[in-house]
Amino acid sequence: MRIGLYGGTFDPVHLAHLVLAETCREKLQLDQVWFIPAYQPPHKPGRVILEPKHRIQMLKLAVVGMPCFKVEPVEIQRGEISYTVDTLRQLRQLHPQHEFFLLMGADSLTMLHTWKEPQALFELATLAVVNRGKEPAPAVGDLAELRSIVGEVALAKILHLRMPGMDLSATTLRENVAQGRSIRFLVPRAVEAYIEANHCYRS
Ligand SMILES: Nc1ncnc2c1ncn2[C@@H]1O[C@H](COP(=O)(O)OP(=O)(O)OP(=O)(O)O)[C@@H](O)[C@H]1O
Ligand SMILES: O=C(O)c1ccc[n+]([C@@H]2O[C@H](COP(=O)([O-])O)[C@@H](O)[C@H]2O)c1
Repeated sequence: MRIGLYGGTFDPVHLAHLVLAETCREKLQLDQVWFIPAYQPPHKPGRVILEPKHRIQMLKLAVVGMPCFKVEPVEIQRGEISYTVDTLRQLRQLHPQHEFFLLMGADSLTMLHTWKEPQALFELATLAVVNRGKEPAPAVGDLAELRSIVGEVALAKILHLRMPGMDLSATTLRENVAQGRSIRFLVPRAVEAYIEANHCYRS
């Protein structure tokens, strides 16, 4: 099967995450998209992150009715800093029959040179990058450091996809909840209800 691997903190999952996943599913003809919540995202040290059980539960609620969207808790189970290269190696070993696509927003691509073993990421999966907000694809200059590590040939293999630009981040959602503002229509209704019922993100 063709599988999209979509890692994130998902604190909480929001509609732009789902639109990104659906855009990739459709345009790359993926059989499944696996949402992989990070236990400890490498670039957010010291950030207070909601307990994994809540982030997983919200993801599960968000994908109800989409049988091709799954929640893959492999990074939560590892319980260490969630390096994507480790996850790709583990999933490739567990599922050698699948073809993997690593899905991410454009902001992640511009930071990829700072990730663990960027070169190996390109060997383990096909990268698919989607615009974040209305920004065009990252400019050539933005990827200079990545190019110097992985080379031009690897960069040329990146698939660039477009989704409707959504100016939405989990940070804004958490702030809205903390300040008593509405998040209606920014997350699935069931996720909003979960946040309310469990008093998540209250200041
Ligand atoms: N609005 C968006 N449009 C496109 N991609 C997005 C958007 N929000 C998040 N992503 C992508 O989803 C992935 C996971 O993002 P993450 O879970 O960190 O969400 P976030 O909204 O950026 O969170 P936070 O605000 O807490 O940093 C990243 O690859 C990121 O680029
Ligand atoms: O492997 C790395 O070095 C690495 C560095 C930064 C981020 N990531 C992954 O990228 C995904 C999105 O990260 P974030 O911080 O935007 O939620 C998430 O799955 C992280 O584990 C991975």
